[in-house]
Amino acid sequence: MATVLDEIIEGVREDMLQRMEQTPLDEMKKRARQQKPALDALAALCGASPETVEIISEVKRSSPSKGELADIPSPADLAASYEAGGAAVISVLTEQRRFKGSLADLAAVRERVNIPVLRKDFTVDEYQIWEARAFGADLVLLIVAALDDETLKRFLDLTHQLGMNALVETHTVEEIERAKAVGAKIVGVNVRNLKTLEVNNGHFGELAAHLPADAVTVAESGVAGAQDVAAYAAAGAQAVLVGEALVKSGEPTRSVRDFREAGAAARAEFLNRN
Ligand SMILES: O=C(O)c1ccccc1NCC(=O)[C@H](O)[C@H](O)COP(=O)(O)O
Repeated sequence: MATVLDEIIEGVREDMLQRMEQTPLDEMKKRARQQKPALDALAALCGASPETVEIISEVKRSSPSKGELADIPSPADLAASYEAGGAAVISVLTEQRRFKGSLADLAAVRERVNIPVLRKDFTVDEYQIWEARAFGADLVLLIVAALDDETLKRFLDLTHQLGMNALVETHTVEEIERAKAVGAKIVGVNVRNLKTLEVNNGHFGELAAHLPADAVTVAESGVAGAQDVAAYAAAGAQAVLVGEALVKSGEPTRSVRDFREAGAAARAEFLNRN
């Protein structure tokens, strides 16, 4: 039976084929090469000191699990308010059918902020990586569950060749091992199972010991408040990706600041213990 992830990917492929008709790969490559160099997302996520916990702050209008989340007339304004709160990276969902995102959102955010921007999408074709760069992304998402080993390695290499970084997303120990094998430098654990949509915040802590010591570790999803960021930091997360809680917060700048503070306090305790 097809999983939620399978269904999303089917739509992503259809939409991409339409865009490819309008802008063939060679033209997209040309546009990508005309962009300013990508910003260093790896450095941004490493933070100013080992004690910081960086917040990847997401522009997310809608989701398969929750439906409509927030009316976001200006993704650029929202991203600017995240940046003012100290966000390290802005994540922009560009998938249209389920998340109501777009490449126009990505370009608008890139124009406005001075920090790295993640194109958060379901990358299943090299074309999307060139496209991400052409629209100004500094970082792309590679979901291990959606890619075989050869493709994962090829996409990661292409991402690096284009001067970008990849957030390599895992959900199981086996996927973490696959991420390590291809040399991922930024490894996320999504506590949302993309096949069933079940969310279990404890999952990050269960998998943390398997994460590579030489990569930046990211806890993704499931944050409702600062206490969740603190719990991820206490389990070893160096960065936390937050969507829903930020788009629904009436005070996004303050929320990002609160999340960073809560994360830093817990990270200091984690570093003392380890
Ligand atoms: O958010 C969903 O319902 C979803 C469903 C299927 C595939 C991906 C999905 N979300 C993408 C993400 O990973 C999240 O947007 C991101 O980690 C932030 O999550 P949250 O803070 O829980 O909104």
